[in-house]
Amino acid sequence: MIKDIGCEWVILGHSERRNIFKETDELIGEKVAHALSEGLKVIACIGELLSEREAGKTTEVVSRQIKAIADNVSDWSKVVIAYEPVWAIGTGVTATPQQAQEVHHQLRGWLKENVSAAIASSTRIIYGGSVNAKNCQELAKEGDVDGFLVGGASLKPEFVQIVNARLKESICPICLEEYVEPKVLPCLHNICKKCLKEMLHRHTQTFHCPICRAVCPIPERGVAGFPTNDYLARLIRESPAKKVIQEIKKALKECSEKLVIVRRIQDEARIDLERQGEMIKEKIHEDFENLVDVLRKQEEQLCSEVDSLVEKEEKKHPACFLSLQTETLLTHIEGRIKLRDILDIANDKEHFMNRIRDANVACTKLSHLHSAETEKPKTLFKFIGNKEVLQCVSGNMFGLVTLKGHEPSNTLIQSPVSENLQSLDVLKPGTRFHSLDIPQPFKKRFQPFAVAMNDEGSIAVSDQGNHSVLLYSKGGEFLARIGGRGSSQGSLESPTGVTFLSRHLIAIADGCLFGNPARIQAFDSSGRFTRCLVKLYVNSHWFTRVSVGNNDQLIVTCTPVMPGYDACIKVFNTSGDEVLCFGTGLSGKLLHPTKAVLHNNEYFVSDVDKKNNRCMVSVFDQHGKYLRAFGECMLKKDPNEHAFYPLVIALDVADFRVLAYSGLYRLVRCYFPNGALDSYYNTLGGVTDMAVTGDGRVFVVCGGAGEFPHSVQVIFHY
Ligand SMILES: O=C(CO)COP(=O)(O)O
Repeated sequence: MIKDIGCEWVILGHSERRNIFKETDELIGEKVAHALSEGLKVIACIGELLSEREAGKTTEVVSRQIKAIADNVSDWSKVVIAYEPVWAIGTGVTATPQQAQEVHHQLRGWLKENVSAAIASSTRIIYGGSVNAKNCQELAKEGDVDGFLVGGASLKPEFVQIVNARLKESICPICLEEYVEPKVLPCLHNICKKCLKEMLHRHTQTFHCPICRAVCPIPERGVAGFPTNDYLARLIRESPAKKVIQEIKKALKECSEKLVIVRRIQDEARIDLERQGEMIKEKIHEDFENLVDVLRKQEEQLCSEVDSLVEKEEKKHPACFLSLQTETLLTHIEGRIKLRDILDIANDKEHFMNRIRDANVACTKLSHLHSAETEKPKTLFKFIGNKEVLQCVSGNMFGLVTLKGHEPSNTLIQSPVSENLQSLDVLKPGTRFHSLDIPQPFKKRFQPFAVAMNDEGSIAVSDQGNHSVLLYSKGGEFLARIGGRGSSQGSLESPTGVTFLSRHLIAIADGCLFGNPARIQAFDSSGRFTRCLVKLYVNSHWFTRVSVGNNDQLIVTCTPVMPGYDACIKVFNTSGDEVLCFGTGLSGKLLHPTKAVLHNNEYFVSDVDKKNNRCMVSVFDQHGKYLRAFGECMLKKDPNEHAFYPLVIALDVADFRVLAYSGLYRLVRCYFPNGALDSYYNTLGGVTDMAVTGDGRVFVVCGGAGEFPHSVQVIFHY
């Protein structure tokens, strides 16, 4: 195997083999014989341990070792002896030149005595053991040190100096380069011809030897008059070290040439990689630009379709806004345009365009559905008794009401007035309804979903169209807009539920549009973001309405958005931990819960059973155990009727009543907590949330459909 890979020399008897692998003198002798018989040349190592040196046994040990080798050698031209004192190998400790010389001398003596004088003088005895650039010169000067076996230093650049150790005599003391035609001075020092010529240039008769300062006369023929040291010149020419150096230089040159090639290839590969990276980035950029264009165009188209739809229906039914179920419309459109699909979209614009077309078809279907649905409402206001109407606010119908048979004054509501309206004696022609003013920039897109009021009467309305919550004072004065579109902290993507916490904090639930998990954020009364209260880490549910429980706990209605999850009510503490989740058990399983409120440690949940066309209020205890249901009513009269009006509830804390709104009958029923009906009031259609002030005087209705779509109605003194 050694020969197969082109090796000519083997090192045998190295201290590690002797002392770690416990190879005996005999085994080493056998190995020497075998290597030589196979035509390999042998560097045979010998050397004593530190303990042996200290015990004065060096000569005895190395003599025994060399004998075991010599017994197996017939051709000494193929053997080199290496003296390697074990204590000096790889330790940094070197034998002094004298110590090395002493043992080398003894070994040469042993060979002379036991083999022959000729073999003793021709066999190279080399030294190994921490040879380096610093000690090589001195060691090389010793007469019996014929060379070195170098370990660690052979891996360093100083190796060249070790190789050159014997070459010192071949260096000109003036230019410090190898002699070129060395000239001998009368004092017997050598100087190369070139240097001598330069020196003589400055002198005429004599000059001083630059090494010993001896006065040297200048021959008549000048430099040519000094004899050339032919012996030294030949020594340099034929020096084996010089050959080694030349080989090393050649190998170094080849290496550096190869290195240049490798570097060039690496550079090219890097440039190519960077270029490819740039190209990919450009492509991504281009694709996204295109995609944004496509999305922009589709956004414009969808918006203008929605605008014209609204305008068309508005013309058809001037007073009674189109019952455009924006929530359903949004769900349809968003169901088709999911942001998480954006990469698919980028890859497959065709597919994306089809999805957009689907969304358009859905829009058209919805428009048909809504036009079929907008039959004239029979009742506008049908309040009983002496309940006082406080306010009525609508996007384009602020302020005034006109009654049948009376001429409008100022800007009037043109509505299909109920025959029963006269019974409401506070309503006079031209009665001004103080309104919650929807500020102009938000009017067009205003799309309320939920409403909340605090003890002081401040009103907060979640507005999905403007991605915000609008905040009003008790007197209806606009205070602040909270949020603004986005999924970063303090922004709102699709604000759904809203509720007031203690210390003037407002908690706003954000749905899970575009694949962002639902969250609830807190804002202060000036609309500044305070902190994130609740965050789902899995996009499992959409948070809809929220209310506040004991100790500022949040009661959140959760609609599943992922298969495998059920509708439920979750309760979170102020640290955002889920402390309760209920409504998923067999008994009292919630199907489409709309809102939950806590009263006297009981959770009241308005729920919709679409399959059986009914809605009801389900009651659970504080641990989420189902207790009872009440207030059951139909969802729609006719199963063919498309629209359904889910139930929503509110809590009148002052009077301990649960107020439940039924859209089908446009009724607000007031229940005792045990489920017994207290009283009821006719009101508007299309209510999606309501709230009662702390003092029980007013409740606010937030409509997305019905007689006054996209409006906030403060209806009556309760
Ligand atoms: O064992 C040696 C060479 O075989 C000597 O190694 P060092 O030169 O590293 O001491």
